[in-house]
Amino acid sequence: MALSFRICSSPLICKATLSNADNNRNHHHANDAAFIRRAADLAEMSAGLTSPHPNFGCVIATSSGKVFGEGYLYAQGTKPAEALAVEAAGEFCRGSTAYLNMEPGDCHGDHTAVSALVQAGVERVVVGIRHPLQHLRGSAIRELRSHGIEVNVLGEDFESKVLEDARKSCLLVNAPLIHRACSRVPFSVLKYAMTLDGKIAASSGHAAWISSKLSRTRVFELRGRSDAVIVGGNTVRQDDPRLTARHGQGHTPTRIVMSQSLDLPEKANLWDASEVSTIVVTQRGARKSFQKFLASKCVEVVEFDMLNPREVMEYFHLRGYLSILWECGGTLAASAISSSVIHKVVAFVAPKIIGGRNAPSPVGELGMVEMTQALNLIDVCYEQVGPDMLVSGFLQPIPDLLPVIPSEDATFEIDPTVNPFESSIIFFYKTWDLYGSFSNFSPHSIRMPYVGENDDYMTWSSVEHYYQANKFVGVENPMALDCVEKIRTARSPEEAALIGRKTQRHKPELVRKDWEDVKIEVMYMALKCKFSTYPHLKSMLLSTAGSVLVEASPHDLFWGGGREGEGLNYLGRLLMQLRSEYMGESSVSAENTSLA
Ligand SMILES: NC(=O)C1=CN([C@@H]2O[C@H](COP(=O)(O)OP(=O)(O)OC[C@H]3O[C@@H](n4cnc5c(N)ncnc54)[C@H](OP(=O)(O)O)[C@@H]3O)[C@@H](O)[C@H]2O)C=CC1
Ligand SMILES: Nc1c(N[C@@H]2O[C@H](COP(=O)(O)O)[C@@H](O)[C@H]2O)[nH]c(=O)[nH]c1=O
Repeated sequence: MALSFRICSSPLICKATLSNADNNRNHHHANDAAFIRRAADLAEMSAGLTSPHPNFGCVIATSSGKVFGEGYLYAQGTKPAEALAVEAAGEFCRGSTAYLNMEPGDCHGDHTAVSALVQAGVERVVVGIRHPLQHLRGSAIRELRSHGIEVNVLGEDFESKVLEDARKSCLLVNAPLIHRACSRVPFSVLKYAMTLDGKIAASSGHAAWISSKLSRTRVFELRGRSDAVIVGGNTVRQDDPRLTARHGQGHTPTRIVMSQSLDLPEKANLWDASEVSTIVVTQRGARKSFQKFLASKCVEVVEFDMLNPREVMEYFHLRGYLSILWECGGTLAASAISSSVIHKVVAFVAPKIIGGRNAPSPVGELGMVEMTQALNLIDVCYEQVGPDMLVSGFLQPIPDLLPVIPSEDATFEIDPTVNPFESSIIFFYKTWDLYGSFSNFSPHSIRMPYVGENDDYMTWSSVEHYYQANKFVGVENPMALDCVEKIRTARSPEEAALIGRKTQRHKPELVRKDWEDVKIEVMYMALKCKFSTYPHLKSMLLSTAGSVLVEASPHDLFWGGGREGEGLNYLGRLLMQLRSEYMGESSVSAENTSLA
């Protein structure tokens, strides 16, 4: 635009040039937005089937609006959306644009999605949102760009109202995964059916059927998209529900019953676990005899010291559940809303009136006394379903994608009251941070021989001392040996790092030839030694289960996460690897104990 101003002599012509450019840009934005929304719709087609994988859709088109191919990920382990769309478009891919609702999550060395686009000759890729998981975020985009493909990410490379709406549809499709990445509880939807006078059952407790058959089919679909459906003990007593997805497709969610008393009937549809599993969560010590009875029916019972919705949701988050549908009555619904675990509400309103002073309503006591305290839903949608009205909206916004790794300056400015446990990414960097002991500079000495040698164990004041010294080990040069000793006796990890880095930069001939090949292994051995030597560090590492660990170094793009998540975060990765090894060991030893 600036260019057109400079080359124009007449202001009138300038105006015309500008508005043409604007028109052009708006036209492109409209096309981009429409195709991204289409990609999101395609992704939506397999919602529930791909879990815990995200939902991916891909459209291959020209920027002028001609579609050549489409695809979506059908289920975990099947062909990626991008590969399917490329197959459908065939030779028309060359020079085309690929629209993806989300950045591909090429991981574990699988680059099928990116390779398909690169090999097909796609010229431009428009991405709705980056991958929500920090360790995958940005890597496919970088990879595509490294092959000379133009990649535009909505909200980053260009913004407009129409593109923002398209981006929102991408956030919606993968809301459960985004929640998983940003919080410690699964994405929870509270669903209920009520009469026009706000009752979910008659005064007698009779509740079948308030909503129409068409609405109930929608409920089956909702169940099919959820990892679990949850009800309270009283709904089991009153309704004897089945909670299955009976629309003929999709997967069947686990059924969860929350009951403090375990005063539940012996005969109940939910105890038939032959096709769908049921988990009962209860207060520790509740009715042991009934727990035994449930176990005999293959119903799993999980006891909690404090049975409340937040504890229960955190537990299922750790078990890998991404999305939960709450189909309980008002008592548990109120408790769940108060605990801030409900993100979305889906209400079917039937044009019926039942009356009754004691007839239950969808949400029980929230302790609010003034209408100004009412919770306002956001992004509300209204839809007629047969005779009913479906009203849905969010109690909590879908979190925007993960916060970028704070820069060093920003780290100091971060609110000290922020509880890192609220986030599923744990950043560590400075040794005085909450998780500062994960840093290589933490003052935990280790006893290790040089890598590749089994004798001559010696004490290294920190992992950093050991790591830096290993750069020069085995090099037949007295200066290298001298450097190792200088690093080993350095008075602080900072000093050790300074000597190691300086020597590496100024005297590269002193660095062992295989350093690039062995440095990860060196670091891993040192970390393993450190966490095995100090049991409290091991416990701290295990306490982070379920969280992504990121070394928030803004400078080190290999060991750290970088300023904006562009770093490879190898230190965080190694710690997560170590953590999963320890977790494997503890589950094996738990199994052995229970077998014994
Ligand atoms: N129209 C609709 O959409 C629906 C209607 N209904 C109707 O609602 C009525 C039941 O409502 P309601 O009694 O509210 O049933 P709930 O499903 O809310 O069950 C409440 C029970 O949940 C258990 N519970 C466990 N932990 C907690 C906790 N922290 N906070 C609260 N409850 C907890 C307790 O079970 P325990 O007592 O076993 O310890 C409690 O009695 C029935 O008539 C049913 O037909 C129910 C669901 C949907
Ligand atoms: N009454 C009512 C609902 N009630 C919910 O559905 C459960 C019964 O599920 P199932 O046994 O699988 O058919 C019941 O326990 C309660 O959670 N849902 C609705 O969509 N509309 C209705 O009118």
